[in-house]
Amino acid sequence: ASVEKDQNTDLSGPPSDPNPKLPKEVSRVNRELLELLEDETTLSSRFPEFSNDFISGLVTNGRHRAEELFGVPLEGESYDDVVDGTENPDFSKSKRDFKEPLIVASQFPVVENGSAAAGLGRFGAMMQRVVPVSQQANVLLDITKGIAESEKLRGKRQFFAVGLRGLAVPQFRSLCPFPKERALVSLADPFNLRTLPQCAHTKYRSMSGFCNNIALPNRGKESTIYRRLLDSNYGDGVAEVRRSVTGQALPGPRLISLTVFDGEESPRYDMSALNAHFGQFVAHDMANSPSSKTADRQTPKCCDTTAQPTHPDCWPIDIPTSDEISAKNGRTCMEFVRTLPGVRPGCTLGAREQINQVTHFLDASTVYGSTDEEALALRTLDGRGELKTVKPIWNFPHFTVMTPDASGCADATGRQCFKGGDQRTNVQPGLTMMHTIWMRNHNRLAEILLAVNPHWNDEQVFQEARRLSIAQLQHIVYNEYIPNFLGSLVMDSFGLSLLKNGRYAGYNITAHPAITSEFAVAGFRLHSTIPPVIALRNMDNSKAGSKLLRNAWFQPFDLYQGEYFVQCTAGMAAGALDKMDHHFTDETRNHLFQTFPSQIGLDLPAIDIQRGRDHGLQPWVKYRELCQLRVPKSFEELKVMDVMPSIVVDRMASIYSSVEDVDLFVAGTAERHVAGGMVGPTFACIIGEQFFKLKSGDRFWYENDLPIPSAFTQRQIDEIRKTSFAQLLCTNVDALEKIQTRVFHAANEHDNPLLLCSSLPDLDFSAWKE
Ligand code: HEM
Ligand SMILES: [Ca+2]
Repeated sequence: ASVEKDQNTDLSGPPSDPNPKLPKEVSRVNRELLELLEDETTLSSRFPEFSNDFISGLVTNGRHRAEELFGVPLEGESYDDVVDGTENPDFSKSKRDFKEPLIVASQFPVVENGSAAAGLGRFGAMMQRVVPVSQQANVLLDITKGIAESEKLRGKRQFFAVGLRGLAVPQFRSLCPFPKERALVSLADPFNLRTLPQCAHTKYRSMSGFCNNIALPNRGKESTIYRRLLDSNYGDGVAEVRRSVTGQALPGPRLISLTVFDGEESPRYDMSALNAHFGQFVAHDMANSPSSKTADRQTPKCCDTTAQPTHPDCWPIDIPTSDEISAKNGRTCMEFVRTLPGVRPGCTLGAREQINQVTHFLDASTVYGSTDEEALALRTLDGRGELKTVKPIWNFPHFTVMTPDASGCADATGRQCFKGGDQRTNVQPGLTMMHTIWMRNHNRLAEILLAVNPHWNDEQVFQEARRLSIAQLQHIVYNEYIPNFLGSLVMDSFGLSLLKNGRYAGYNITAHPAITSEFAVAGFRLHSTIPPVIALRNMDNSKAGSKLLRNAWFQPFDLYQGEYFVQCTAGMAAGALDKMDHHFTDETRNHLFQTFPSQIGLDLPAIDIQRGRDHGLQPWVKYRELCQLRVPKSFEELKVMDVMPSIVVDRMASIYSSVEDVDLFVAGTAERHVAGGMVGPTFACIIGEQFFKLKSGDRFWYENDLPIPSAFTQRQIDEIRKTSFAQLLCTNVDALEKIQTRVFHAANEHDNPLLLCSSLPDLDFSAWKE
């Protein structure tokens, strides 16, 4: 398929708007500030129609349950205790034996080892540290449901769950892992030297993201909840699946995937496959939604209809009778488990929210992990400041791979999977390549920085190399990667373009850096762009083989061979990306995480749709409205608007009762692209908003101009600006001889020729001499 003419630039605002912001965002910020200042009210004063007895009954039940879960209330863990530069106490290691009675009491069936569903469970494996957070969340959800299900609320539940938000249950305050937000320093003058909290004096980010924001230190920390662009939409206003505007059930995700999406090929020969592999790596830096598990942290089996009771977070996906592929392979239901619920700051009541168990910031948490423990397990701690590696036998002295993961993932010859900073490191070899390259970049920088500063100790070398590598990652993402997807117009209108010189003065302590559910669960799931194969190339550009993804899930073992490593890098730079549209490769739509000898796997777009409902996303039209895009009233009008191919509209109309029901992921994926970009305007808006917050809300943003030690010197920033991904690949992939300058674009002789690696200059590290 040829590349379609890019059109449709009805994104709001002139490109040169000096202060680009979504209008609703402004009011949202104000509302958040108000919430900060507001005193806690009690349930009965906010909702006078409820009797005190009714409410105290619920609260007593909730407290009873909380006591069962948590034992005696926690002590000495008030907000003030945690702002002196240390991180939040680790609840999972506290003396109490946390148990979820409902889950512990029951024996649930679990998925078979080595099945596709087990692969998905592994992708969303649950860290021990989020267990107590989700238990607390479940108690609060029970109370919220109890109130919302009462007779008095019939008809206005949706409103109610929103109204409850911000209401704390005072009895639970001491249990809350994320206390109510109260600004610790003046928001108007945050960097006043007299009031700076201790953690603002450190030059380096914490591993968890804690205290990146010195006024509200839990913002962007791992294990906190996703932010929302719009309030949640659940069928019961609290946690159940969204319903059609007709009141009926929505069409099932697999039916939608089979009907609206198809398996036609649509490569983009002008863009490289590296966009997908690097993109996945970047996505995993910002989001990891843990899926719910059994008490012993196994993945529950949701398609077992004989099991009683079923796991409360089971949301299996229906297989329609029209599904020939599933029928042929004897599949009648697809496994799906909901994301673990999380708590709002202050553990207030309200509708279900979801946990992100990695740092929200773009901070290479994929390389270093999201807690001190994870980082320590990866470090050499031997004075070199490096990350652990293994050196397979190959004739290039610097050829290393990540340290093996002893968790049991290995091939028949005993070669093990790899241990990176993220639990998804081994999902597919292209991603494992990215992890390895960034691990090597850290070690290369550590070696150089130690040579420049021989007096540095292990901690200093490690932190300096980490800090510089993160800066390079940020630079590559904003300079080379997202502009391809958003186009220069959207880049500018969201204030995403980098400065050519000088420093960024836009740091905003009230900009909430957390990832939005809209971004993690729809807008940045660029799953339609995934090409079907991992292709290999030799240095003379001849093909060296390729592997379908269905044969490569969780099999990174080829990386132990040096030739594979360089061939795969060259292959990703030379191979085509897929177009973002309603065509999905069969590898993800029918064969996700398929294992031998099974002929079928999961359906990624179907899972994406179900995940959107799980997180309570609003339908697509609501985000069109938020983004000030034209909102269709009917499928007919949508067809006339011509913002997506009419065949997609026909297909949607054949299964959805109303255009107002269409899921964000479905229509967002199919929209025609913004000018100069590779995604439609709704996703561009969601992605643009997010990357703006990741920059303006990150105290450690590499271009920042702040009067604290975290800032780079001007000379260092100027050096970081010389980073390109081509150069980074050249310096970290032994035996890579040449590559195109703009690696995310296809090489061509006219304006993106293959260049010798030796012609790409490295940074001048003397700027780091102390
Ligand atoms: C071979 C390539 C890829 C595979 C196999 C893959 C697979 C998956 C799977 C299985 C999930 C979790 C689904 C769920 O349970 O909800 C997921 C989530 C996600 N993917 Fe991908 N993906 C790939 C590439 C990409 C790319 C190219 C991007 C974007 C540039 C991306 C962005 C995301 C995001 C943002 C999430 C959400 C993470 C979370 O909330 O935990 N993925 N992907
Ligand atoms: Ca991160």
